[in-house]
Amino acid sequence: MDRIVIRGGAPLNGVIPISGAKNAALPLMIASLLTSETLELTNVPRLADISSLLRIMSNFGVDHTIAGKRLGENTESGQTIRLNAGNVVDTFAPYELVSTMRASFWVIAPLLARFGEARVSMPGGCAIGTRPVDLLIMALEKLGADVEVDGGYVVAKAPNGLTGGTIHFPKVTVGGTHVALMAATLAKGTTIIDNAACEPEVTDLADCLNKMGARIKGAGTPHIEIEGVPSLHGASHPVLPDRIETGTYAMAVAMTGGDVLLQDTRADLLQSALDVLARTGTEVIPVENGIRIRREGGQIEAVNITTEPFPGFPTDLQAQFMALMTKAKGSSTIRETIFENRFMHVQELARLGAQIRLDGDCAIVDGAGVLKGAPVMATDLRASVSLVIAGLVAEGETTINRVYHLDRGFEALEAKLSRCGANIERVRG
Ligand SMILES: CC(=O)N[C@H]1[C@@H](OP(=O)(O)OP(=O)(O)OC[C@H]2O[C@@H](n3ccc(=O)[nH]c3=O)[C@H](O)[C@@H]2O)O[C@H](CO)[C@@H](O)[C@@H]1O
Ligand SMILES: C=C(OP(=O)(O)O)C(=O)O
Repeated sequence: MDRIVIRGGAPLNGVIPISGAKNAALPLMIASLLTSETLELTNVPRLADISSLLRIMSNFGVDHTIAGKRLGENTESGQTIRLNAGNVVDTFAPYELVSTMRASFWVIAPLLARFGEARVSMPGGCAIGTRPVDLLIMALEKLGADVEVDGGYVVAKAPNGLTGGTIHFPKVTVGGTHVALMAATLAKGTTIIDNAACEPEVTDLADCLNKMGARIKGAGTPHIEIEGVPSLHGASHPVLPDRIETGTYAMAVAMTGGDVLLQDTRADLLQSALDVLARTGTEVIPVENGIRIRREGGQIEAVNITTEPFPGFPTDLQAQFMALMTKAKGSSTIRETIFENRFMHVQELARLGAQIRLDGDCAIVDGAGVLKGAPVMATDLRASVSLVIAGLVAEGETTINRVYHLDRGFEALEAKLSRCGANIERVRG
């Protein structure tokens, strides 16, 4: 199995192009199931999760073409994927295909809305908590679906089509909001989603659905209204920049010191995380078409954070921020409120010498310690990249095993970092 080897100590200087967002591209690709016409998506990142979803879509009979150059061949990094669900032959999504990631479960919504039935395995994804799908099922039931869970599969039926209704989410759920949006676009009448997720990826999905002929108002706020339409048509849509990849490289630069332009991204997608970064003593300078991150000398200041739904500090940047805090002056408290088991990186950071204590939903990080390279391995995507950030400053060699997690969510990670001066390589095997 491949591994990433890092020799720590080099500052980062240069330009890092930010890819399209994995967590936007996945629901957008799934939305292609809502129409028999072609949906063209540009700026799609090259990631294992994208390939896994394409396999699931092909299994339904969705045709696709991929075009675009690889990072390094020219300045364009994104690929263009055209999906056509004009000849869907199956509405069954098997365990082997769905269990590798969370988002694949969301196919249940467009399949049900357009074909009146779907049988989809319970999802997989990062091992960061129990991650039930009860609220997604509730949303479909509110739109008139008959849903049963049988042998690890969710079987949903609406032979006469879905009907608009009011969906109140008792807690904010990104996946639940994606599912409710997609299902409601083809439901008869009006649907209200209350306490909807406000994440930029939800807004991106709603924007694309509106281009396809949907009638959605209020996306990006907790109150969304959808007027159902009988059918949707083809469209072309660019995937928004990856705010988690942006924040990850921003934290890497804060950690190593240096001066890096994060290109093709937007500060408003992660303002709360950038505000926190500024409080650590890192310069955050929004520029045209990107964000410049600079820290030349000086201490990293300790800052306390709490993860929250958007626009709060994202849970998907919690592990990376913890890595940064292992080198801060003083102690910082990191509270995780979204997932009950998202501290799996703590014991691996400890192998590198980090001093972190767990207390319920808080991790207390004592900074300013010396990190020393070691073999490490993580069980989820963002935890894996937190080990990369720590490895960039650890003395000696850090080897990160199980890199398939990184390949799920970070396009050309080694290329992007090594071009800015990091001593990082992938060892195949
Ligand atoms: C592919 C993708 O976009 N994944 C993101 C998505 O995951 P995902 O959509 O799975 O996360 P949710 O927002 O749904 O989960 C938020 C919380 O709600 C709970 N919950 C959710 C659904 C449900 O039916 N019942 C329930 O109790 C979850 O266990 C969790 O505690 O949003 C998360 C929160 O920003 C991110 O960390 C993930 O990277
Ligand atoms: C948790 C993540 O992904 P998934 O929801 O697919 O597990 C993530 O992108 O950080």
